[in-house]
Amino acid sequence: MRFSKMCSLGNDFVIIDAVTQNVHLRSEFICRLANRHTGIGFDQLLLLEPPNSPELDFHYRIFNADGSEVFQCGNGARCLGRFVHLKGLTNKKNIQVSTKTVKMQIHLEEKNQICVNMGEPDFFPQTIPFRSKTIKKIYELDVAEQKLLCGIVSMGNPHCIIQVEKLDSDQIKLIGPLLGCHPSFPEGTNVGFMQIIDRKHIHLRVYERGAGETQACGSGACAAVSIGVQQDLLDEKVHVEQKGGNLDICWKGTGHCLYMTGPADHVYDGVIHMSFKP
Ligand SMILES: N[C@@H](CCC[C@H](N)C(=O)O)C(=O)O
Repeated sequence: MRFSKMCSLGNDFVIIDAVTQNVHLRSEFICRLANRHTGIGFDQLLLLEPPNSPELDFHYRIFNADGSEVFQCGNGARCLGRFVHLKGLTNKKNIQVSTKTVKMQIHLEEKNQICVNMGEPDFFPQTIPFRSKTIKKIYELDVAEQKLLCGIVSMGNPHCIIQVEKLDSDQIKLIGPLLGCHPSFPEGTNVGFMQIIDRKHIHLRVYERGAGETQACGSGACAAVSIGVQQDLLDEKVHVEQKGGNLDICWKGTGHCLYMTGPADHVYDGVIHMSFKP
């Protein structure tokens, strides 16, 4: 089975083409492949599939390093856009893709930049999913004997955003996993720690569901900016700095789609032998 290793701002992926290959992957197998010592190593595995409706070019499935299947991956969408071109699966510069929960338009720009229309952020508790009877801009959650103020949003996957004075590794290591499996989130959540530098510039670290802290998270950057705009802390165009590099996010507010722009890189191609038992 052929695969490509790709990365976007240090968030790394294995992409497998299930359009031209016959592929069946079990969750335990994905988890083993994700092992950085005895497998290939990646934060997410993306499975490219044929479109399930005529207006789309491709469908894709997303698996976290722990083998769990999820339904949004922003950095992955940009890598997917680069991948389908590299492999000659399309020559379109505007590519329409879907996951189980979202449709996205991927636009290949100049100089390795890729812009993705991520759709509109969704703050409704039921769609996130988040256990709350009312919709609020700020929720208070009890974690590690602290009351944390959080913004909560779905970008097709759940995100909980905490605004912090400074990014503190100890706090991220403690709060990330606890909030990630807080009982208010029946499907778990990604946890973003956002330091606002000014209205156009934030620093962000994300403790991802199913993968731990990553070098960068695309949907996390979109989520943080949408929460910042919703709370009138940020302007509509925001530069997001993460450990692995930078993204530009643009969201004009309710009724508008959110756009994410950044790079996507091909690292190498390989073959997984089906006898592989790590
Ligand atoms: N790194 C991704 C998000 C991947 C999925 C996430 N861990 C989840 O479980 O929802 C991105 O760039 O968006």
